[in-house]
Amino acid sequence: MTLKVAVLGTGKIGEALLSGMLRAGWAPEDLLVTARRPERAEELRARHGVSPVGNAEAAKSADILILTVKPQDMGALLDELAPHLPADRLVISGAAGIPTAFFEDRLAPGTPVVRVMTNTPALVDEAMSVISAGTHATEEHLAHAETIFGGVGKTLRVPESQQDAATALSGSGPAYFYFLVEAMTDAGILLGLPRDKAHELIVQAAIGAAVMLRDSGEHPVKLRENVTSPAGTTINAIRELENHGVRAALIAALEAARDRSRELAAGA
Ligand SMILES: NC(=O)C1=CN([C@@H]2O[C@H](COP(=O)(O)OP(=O)(O)OC[C@H]3O[C@@H](n4cnc5c(N)ncnc54)[C@H](OP(=O)(O)O)[C@@H]3O)[C@@H](O)[C@H]2O)C=CC1
Ligand SMILES: O=C(O)[C@@H]1CCC=N1
Repeated sequence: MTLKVAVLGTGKIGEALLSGMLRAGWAPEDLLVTARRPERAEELRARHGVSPVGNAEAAKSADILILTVKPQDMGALLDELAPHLPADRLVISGAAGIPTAFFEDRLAPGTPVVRVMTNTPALVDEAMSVISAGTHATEEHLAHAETIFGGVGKTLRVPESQQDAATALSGSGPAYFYFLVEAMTDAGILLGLPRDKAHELIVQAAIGAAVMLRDSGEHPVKLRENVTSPAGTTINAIRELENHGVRAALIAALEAARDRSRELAAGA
């Protein structure tokens, strides 16, 4: 029997996942979406050929519900769903910070909950999705989450205690790389390059470095040493990065993201 999957709160992440499921071969008639605004619901129908429904309808008809509203909106969504949701449905949360216990406390006793932290490269099937089981989630439930999120990239199981750290690394991770590209493109401007050329050079350097990190099997230190010639150009840049505390700044930045993920649980 084909499972029906509903994406509830289909914004940026929900739509990325939806489009990935369609690319992976899910039939539009097996996918339901919900949105808060009617114009958004119509946009999703027009773009993807899926059926927008209300949250209560999704709770009644879907076997798997993927909740992709903002953490701050999750409590209200669960209040809406709880009266309609049988305990045998799998609930997958895509929200930052919110623990599986938050869902278990608000849904029918025994409801299986899986927590997933994905990221926006789901749009190009290069997501990293980090998956943890709640109290009642079985191997079969985790496998369902892996099938869905595996369609848009890699998946990794972690204990739920590591989810806030994973959110800081891979959930938010793409933003750090975009920030670096933006800053290095500005450096290109300072060095006299036209912006479009500076952008192209840095983006290709990023892609080349990313593929080597993934495929060469070499440690990042070795890859960096291979670029860093004695008395050459690269070591001058590395000295400046160290002088400006970039390594410490990155450690502090990711720690702050981890802390914010913890706070989101308290604010939900
Ligand atoms: N953006 C990212 O890179 C990542 C985000 N996440 C997590 O994914 C979740 C979504 O983030 P993102 O996609 O960026 O946010 P968006 O705001 O783009 O998406 C959330 C959507 O939920 C809708 N919504 C809110 N309440 C309801 C409701 N009761 N019923 C139906 N729809 C509702 C919103 O409607 P409206 O348009 O009216 O506001 C919005 O379209 C968050 O929990 C975030 O922590 C996880 C990993 C990465
Ligand atoms: O910034 C955020 O809260 C979300 C979660 C991870 C990435 N974006």
